[in-house]
Amino acid sequence: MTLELDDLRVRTLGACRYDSPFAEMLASKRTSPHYVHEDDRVLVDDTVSVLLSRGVPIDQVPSLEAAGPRRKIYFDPDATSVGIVTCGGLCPGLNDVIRGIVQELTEHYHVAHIYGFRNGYAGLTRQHRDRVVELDLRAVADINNDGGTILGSSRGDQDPEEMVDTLVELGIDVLFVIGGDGSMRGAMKIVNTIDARGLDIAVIGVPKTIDNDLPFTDQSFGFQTAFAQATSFIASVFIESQAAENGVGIVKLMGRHSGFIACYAALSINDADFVLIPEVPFVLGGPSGVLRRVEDHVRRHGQVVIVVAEGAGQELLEQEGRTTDASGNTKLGDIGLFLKQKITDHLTEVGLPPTVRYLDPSYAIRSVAANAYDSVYCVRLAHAAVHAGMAGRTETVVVRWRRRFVHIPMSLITSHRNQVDPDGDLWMSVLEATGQPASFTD
Ligand SMILES: Nc1ncnc2c1ncn2[C@@H]1O[C@H](COP(=O)(O)OP(=O)(O)O)[C@@H](O)[C@H]1O
Ligand SMILES: O=P(O)(O)OC[C@H]1O[C@](O)(COP(=O)(O)O)[C@@H](O)[C@@H]1O
Ligand SMILES: [Mg+2]
Repeated sequence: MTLELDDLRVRTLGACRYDSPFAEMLASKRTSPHYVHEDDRVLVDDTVSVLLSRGVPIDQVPSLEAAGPRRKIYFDPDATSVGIVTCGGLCPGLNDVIRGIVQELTEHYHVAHIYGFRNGYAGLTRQHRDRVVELDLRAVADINNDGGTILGSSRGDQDPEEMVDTLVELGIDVLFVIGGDGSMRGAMKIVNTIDARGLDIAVIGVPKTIDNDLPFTDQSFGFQTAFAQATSFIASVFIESQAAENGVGIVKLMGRHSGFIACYAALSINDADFVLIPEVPFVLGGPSGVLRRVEDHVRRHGQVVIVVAEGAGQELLEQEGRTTDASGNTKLGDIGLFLKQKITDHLTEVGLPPTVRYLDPSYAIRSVAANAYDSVYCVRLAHAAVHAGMAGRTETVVVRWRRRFVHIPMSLITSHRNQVDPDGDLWMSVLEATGQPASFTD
């Protein structure tokens, strides 16, 4: 991707005039291997070859603004009101992010009001304005022990004019949007409306997706929890497949366009013989197709386990009548059930009538509470988001990139999708662990 330094600069509402509650603590800090000073920048690239290919001096290579507290801030905390909304599909850690934002704003910045909008962007519409809840320390005390989001979520388009009317009515200065690519597209429309009206409202995004398909972020929060949940389903079908004659275990995992959950879950338990993901097309028939490979495996080992991402092999399914959800996301065909049928038919035909165990854990992997690792990640993202908002950054998303917390312009997070690279290290590890061929072609 062609990236200029200017594409990576985030917007600021104006000069920071107020003292930050962190000013004293920051006074003694210097850039170190473990701390990036607020004036320093984090490199986008981390290989010599890519850096050299940029062909520009070191101070002009693509770099990102470091996240974290500033010595001076834009908003006067005493007079600042804040809104929080969670949108799109659930993801472990949503409550941790809400809690972290509320705690940081309350305990350190002492802002005037924190409002929570109910059920995603719908909660910002005129119709649902009365559902707004005020959030304080007590309201978020132990919400991190639960999955989901205390604010609720939703899909579906809302009118940005109406949503900005709500922000104005409540006197919101900073809106935190915790959501995925769709939410960030919605947030940019809110920003455009704010700009068109000449308002002084910051919009900060915290990227959310269990699919791990958002770019410029090492790994999205909740992803680790989600794939760890998925492993127990793979273990179940493995045990079932071992106990049956011609046992076939199939687990379908979420991953609309990216097979990260399938890859990580399969790698972590190492019981899968085949991993099928959207990024690596496959054919069913022919000597090198999936059916023949599965048959060979069953002949040799008496059983087989297949992990398939929901977005895999969509080109094999009937495309007609494809519909979209309320947010405009394409509804996928069921590759899991399709494979189950095709494998059953094929093995029966070749004289290996199978016992098939098919699991689609679906919501069971994303509705759980975050594990300890993700909780830490969430609270640190929440802190970074609060610092960015109070410093007047807007149209900005906080991410962790190459282990550093940084700011990126919102448009970049929707610029493309993070996908498993069929030529990359991760897919190589999957091929090594499963022993499956690099491709299933005719
Ligand atoms: N292009 C868009 N413009 C404005 N709002 C959008 C857009 N795409 C999605 N949204 C809104 O953002 C919210 C979340 O989007 P969705 O795609 O469901 O989840 P996610 O944010 O997890 O990708 C929904 O209310 C949806 O209508
Ligand atoms: O049934 P729902 O709620 O629409 O969600 C299904 C989709 O949500 C996801 O978990 C993530 O999607 P989002 O990141 O867009 O919320 C996908 O893997 C899955 O296809
Ligand atoms: Mg999405």
